[in-house]
Amino acid sequence: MSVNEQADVVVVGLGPGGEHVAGTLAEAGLDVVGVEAGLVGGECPYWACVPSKMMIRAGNLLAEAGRVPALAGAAVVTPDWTRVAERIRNEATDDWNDQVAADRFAAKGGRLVRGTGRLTGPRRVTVGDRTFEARRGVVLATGTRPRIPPVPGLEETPYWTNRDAMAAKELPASMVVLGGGAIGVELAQVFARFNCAVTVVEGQDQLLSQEEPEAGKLAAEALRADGVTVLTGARARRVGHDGTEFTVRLEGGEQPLSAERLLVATGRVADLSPLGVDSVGLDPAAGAVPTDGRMRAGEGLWAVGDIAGRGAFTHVSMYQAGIAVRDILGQPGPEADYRALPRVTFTDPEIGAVGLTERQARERGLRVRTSVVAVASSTRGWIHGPGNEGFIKLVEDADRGVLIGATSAGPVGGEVLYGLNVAVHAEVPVERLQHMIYTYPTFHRTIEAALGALR
Ligand SMILES: Cc1cc2nc3c(=O)[nH]c(=O)nc-3n(C[C@H](O)[C@H](O)[C@H](O)COP(=O)(O)OP(=O)(O)OC[C@H]3O[C@@H](n4cnc5c(N)ncnc54)[C@H](O)[C@@H]3O)c2cc1C
Ligand SMILES: NC(=O)c1ccc[n+]([C@@H]2O[C@H](COP(=O)([O-])OP(=O)(O)OC[C@H]3O[C@@H](n4cnc5c(N)ncnc54)[C@H](O)[C@@H]3O)[C@@H](O)[C@H]2O)c1
Repeated sequence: MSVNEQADVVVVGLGPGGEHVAGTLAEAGLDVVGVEAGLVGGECPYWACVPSKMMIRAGNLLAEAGRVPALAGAAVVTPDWTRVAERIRNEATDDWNDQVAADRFAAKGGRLVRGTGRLTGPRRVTVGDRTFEARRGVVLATGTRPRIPPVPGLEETPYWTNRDAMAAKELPASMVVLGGGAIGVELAQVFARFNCAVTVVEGQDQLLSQEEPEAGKLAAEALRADGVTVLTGARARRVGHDGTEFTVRLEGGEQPLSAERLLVATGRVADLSPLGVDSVGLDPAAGAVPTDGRMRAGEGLWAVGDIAGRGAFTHVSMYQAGIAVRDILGQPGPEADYRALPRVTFTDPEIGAVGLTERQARERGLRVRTSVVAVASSTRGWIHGPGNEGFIKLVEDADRGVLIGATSAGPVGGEVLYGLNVAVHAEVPVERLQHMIYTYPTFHRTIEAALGALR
C-alpha cells in the first residue's frame, strides 16, 4: 500500500499566479509542493504576454520607421521575422525550457512535482501514482486553454492557437483571425506589419467587444491602416482545409475567405472537470472556481489566476496570489477588490482601460457623466503627429463625484492609464482631480481636458 506524502501546501499549476504563491510560501518556510504539467511559469512567459509583446515591440519599430518620412527624412526598413523568432526563442523562452524557473523554485525551498495534478478529496492532490496531503490546503492555479468554437469543420483542420503563433519561425503569407479580442487584434496588427495579409473575423459588432465602442472603433481604424481586413458582426459558418489552404465560410457570405493560416482567438476556458473539483463539492461544469475575497474556494482550498474567472490577466493572477499568500500565512490585509481592474491591449495605439465601461455603469443604474477627448487635440498629441490617434474617455458616478471607469488610448496609452487607475482605485474626487497640476506637454494632460469636459 502506498503511503501518502505530506506537505503544508500543494499548489496545482505554476503559471504566474501559482508560481508566486508557491515561491512566496516556500520562502516563508512552509513545505510547498508545486505541481506543474507543462512549463514552470505557465502561459504568460512562454506563449502569451512576453513573446507577444516582443513581437509588438518589433512591429511598432517598423511602424515608427514608416512615420519617418513625415517628420524626419527617409528610412528604409526591411521586416525580417527571423529576428523576432530568434529573440523569442533565445531570450524569452530559452527554447521553451523552464529549467531556470524550476531551479528558482527549488532555491526557495519548494518541491517541484512534474505531472498533472487532480484533486482527490479535501486537501488531497494526486499526481500519477503519488498522492499528497496538504496540512494547510491546496491552491488551484491551473489557468485556461483556448476556447475553440463549435464551427463545423474547424476541429479537423490544423488551425493555430496562440501557442503556434508564438512559436512561428516564419510568418504565413496570409492569415484569418477568428476573434477580435485582445489576442486577435494584437497579433493581427503585428503579423500585418510583417507583411502578412490578415483578415479578422469578429462575431460582435465591434472589436474589443468588452471595451468602450470608441475603443473598438479605434482598434479597427488602426488595424485597417496597417492593411488588415476587419469584419465585425461576422460569424464563421464552416471551416475547411485542403492540405494547403484554409477556407472560412461566413454566415450570409457568398465568397469564402481563404488563407494560409487560421488563428483561433475566441476566448479562453477553464477545464474544471479533469481537475477533480467535484471531489471537494465544486461544480465541474462551471466556467470558473468561485472564490471569496480571500481567494478561498472552500475549506483548505484557494484558487487564483484565470481559473478564478475575475479577469484573465497576469496582473490579476499575481494580485490574487498575494491575497491567497496572506490568507494562508494568517497575515492581515484587504480582501480582493476588482473595482479598479486595469487592462491594456498593446496595439499601436495602446488601448488601456480601468473599471467600468459607460454601458456597464448605466446597466447598474448609476447616474453617469462621461467625456471623450482626442489625444491629438492636446499639445503633445499635436506635436507627436503621425501615430497620435487615441482618446481619453472618462466615466463618472455623478452622485458620488468619482471616476468609476476610464479608457486611455494613444501613444503609451497603457502608461497614461496609471493615473486613471489610481483615481478609480482610490476614489479621488473628480473635483480634486480637476484642480491638480498636469505636466506640460505630456500625453496625460488629455486627462485634464477630459475632466473638464464631463457632462
Ligand atoms: C497571446 C496571449 C497574450 C497575453 N497577453 C497578456 C498581457 O499582455 N498581459 C496580461 O496581463 N495578460 C496577458 N495574457 C493573459 C495571461 O497569459 C494569463 O492571464 C496568465 O498567464 C494567467 O496566469 P495563471 O497563473 O492563471 O495561469 P497560466 O499562465 O495559464 O498557467 C497555468 C499553469 O497550470 C498548468 N496546469 C494546468 N492544469 C494543470 C494540472 N491539472 N496539473 C498541473 N499543472 C497544470 C499549466 O501547464 C500552466 O503552466 C495573454 C494571454 C495570451 C494567450
Ligand atoms: N494585452 C493583454 O493583456 C492581453 C492580450 C491577449 C490576451 N489577453 C487575455 O487573454 C484572454 C483571451 O484572449 P482572446 O482574445 O482569446 O479572448 P477575448 O475574450 O478577449 O476575445 C475573444 C473575441 O472573440 C469573439 N468571438 C467569440 N467567438 C467567436 C466566433 N465564433 N466567431 C467570431 N468571433 C468570436 C468574441 O466576441 C470576442 O470579441 C483575454 O480575455 C485577456 O484576458 C490579454
